[in-house]
Amino acid sequence: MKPNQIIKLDQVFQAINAGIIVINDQDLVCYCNPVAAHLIGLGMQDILNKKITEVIPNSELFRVLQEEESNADQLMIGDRMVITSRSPIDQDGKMVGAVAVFQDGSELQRVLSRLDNTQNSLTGLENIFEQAYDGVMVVDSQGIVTRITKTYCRFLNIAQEDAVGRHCTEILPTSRMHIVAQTGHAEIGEVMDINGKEAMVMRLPLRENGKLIGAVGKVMFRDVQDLRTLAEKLDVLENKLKFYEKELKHYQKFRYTFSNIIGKSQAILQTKVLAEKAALGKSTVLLRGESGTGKELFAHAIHAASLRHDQPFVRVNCGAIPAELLESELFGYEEGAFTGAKKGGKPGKFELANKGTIFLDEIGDLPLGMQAKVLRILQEKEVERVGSNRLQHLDIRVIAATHRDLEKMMNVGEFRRDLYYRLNVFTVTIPPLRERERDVLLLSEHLLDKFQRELGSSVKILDRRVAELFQLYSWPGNVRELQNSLERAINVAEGYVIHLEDLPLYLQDLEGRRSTTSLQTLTLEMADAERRAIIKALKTARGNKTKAAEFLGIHRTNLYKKMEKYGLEGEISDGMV
Ligand SMILES: Nc1ncnc2c1ncn2[C@@H]1O[C@H](COP(=O)(O)OP(=O)(O)OP(=O)(O)O)[C@@H](O)[C@H]1O
Repeated sequence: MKPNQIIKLDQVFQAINAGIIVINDQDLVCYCNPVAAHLIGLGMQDILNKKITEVIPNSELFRVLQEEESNADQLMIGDRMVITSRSPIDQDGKMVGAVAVFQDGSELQRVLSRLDNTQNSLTGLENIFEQAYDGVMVVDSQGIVTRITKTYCRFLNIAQEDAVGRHCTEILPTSRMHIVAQTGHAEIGEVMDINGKEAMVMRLPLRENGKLIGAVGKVMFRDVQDLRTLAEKLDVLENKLKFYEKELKHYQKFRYTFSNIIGKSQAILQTKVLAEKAALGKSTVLLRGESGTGKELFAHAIHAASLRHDQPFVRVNCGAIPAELLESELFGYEEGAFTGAKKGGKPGKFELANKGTIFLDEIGDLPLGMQAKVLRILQEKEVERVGSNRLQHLDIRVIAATHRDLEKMMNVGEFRRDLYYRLNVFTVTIPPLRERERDVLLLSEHLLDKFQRELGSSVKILDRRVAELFQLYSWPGNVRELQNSLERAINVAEGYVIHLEDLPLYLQDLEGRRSTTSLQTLTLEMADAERRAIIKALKTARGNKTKAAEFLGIHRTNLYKKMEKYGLEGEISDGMV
């Protein structure tokens, strides 16, 4: 070899993108190009004239020299994988050295590992495809089956190897997979006949880079009956849900309207007119009146006649909830707010009443601490659940009620002045029953009817003495007391009529005392006589009041007054008189 020729060859070796290393017959490196030095990771001075095993400890190059045979291999140099090809150098039949050409294999290694991953995913997908509980079939754009699950094959009664490669209609005449593969229009939830059974299927077109390449079909329900059963179950659940929703609405809805408030006395009629006015406005309403006068009834009726009537009506009995629970009942709480807090938290009554009406019954029983919190909500119109820092805006109307003397409570510091003024905007005071004398019999009649419907009682009317006693009694417990007395009486009464003996003992005693008090007896006897005379006159005059007044020798307006007093208006033929 001429020197200038060596230089040229060396230039080639320098330029080549592969490592080249040459050893002589002493195993010493006599040539190494820059790529090889870079892959080995040493400088030229540490490579040239060094034993090859010092440079690359696991080199096999000297073996090629000994065995005089070429080979190719993968080799680790440091942490790098290289692919090497080794050959002995023969000069005139004598081995003078060996050359190794090697290339960085890490890129190749990365490609191989990606291939490996792809292979694994493919195997995984194939397994999933095979394990699919329902039948799945894939066709190409011509409708030729390329894949089909074993389950589907069993369902179609065909061997998997017989199915693949055939046109879908050959294995299932009703198949439309080839059509979907052509049109590209998915068909979902179609019922098809598969071997005499109705199954529900879906067929989806397959696209690659926007081009249709086939279709995949899946049996959703092998038997439409399965679907029907499922639909029936869903139906039952939906009905249940509707029922509970209705119940909830009913619970949150008003139960009474103004027409449920019985009474024709001036006092109650005026109160109703005032309450109807309150209903049409937006202001807070404060219902006052003795216990049992019908405050709750009025609260329902006001909500029912208001613009919010189709929104919730939520009642809170401020006196019945233990103080320690009041806060979470009124404002709700977040999950984990305290030990025992329900999962998911719980909305408070204010939140439940949003957009509707909240009825704060027995507001006078609200503890002082809570009064401040309730006041804040009424002022800010925002509520924050216990354990939360999120404020919720509220749009609520407030109706409050109490039988207590709030002014007196305020003066002794039991009721907050600011809350009092916030509530006392539109006050409706419900008169006690003793001021509605003529309503007692009307209410009794109404309540007896109600009991007859609810309890199936046969009792219908009051004995004359009972009716008299009812009209004269002061009813400190108001309508509730009347209601309770009648309920007790119908349980005791044996026939159609309620007698004195059927009344609670305290009322019987009262009647006993009344009969022995001569002055009272005289008044009552006179009233009784007057009442009877009026009834007789009205009957004789066949209801004509002018004539009846003439018979009695009194003025017509006087007759009206007396009829109102004895509750005879419109009830002259009623069993009660
Ligand atoms: N005018 C009325 N017509 C028909 N029923 C009435 C009337 N007033 C009261 N009632 C009945 O009397 C009972 C007591 O009424 P309600 O509970 O509304 O009274 P309240 O004033 O809210 O009592 P409390 O202050 O003790 O809570 C209820 O069963 C109610 O339906």
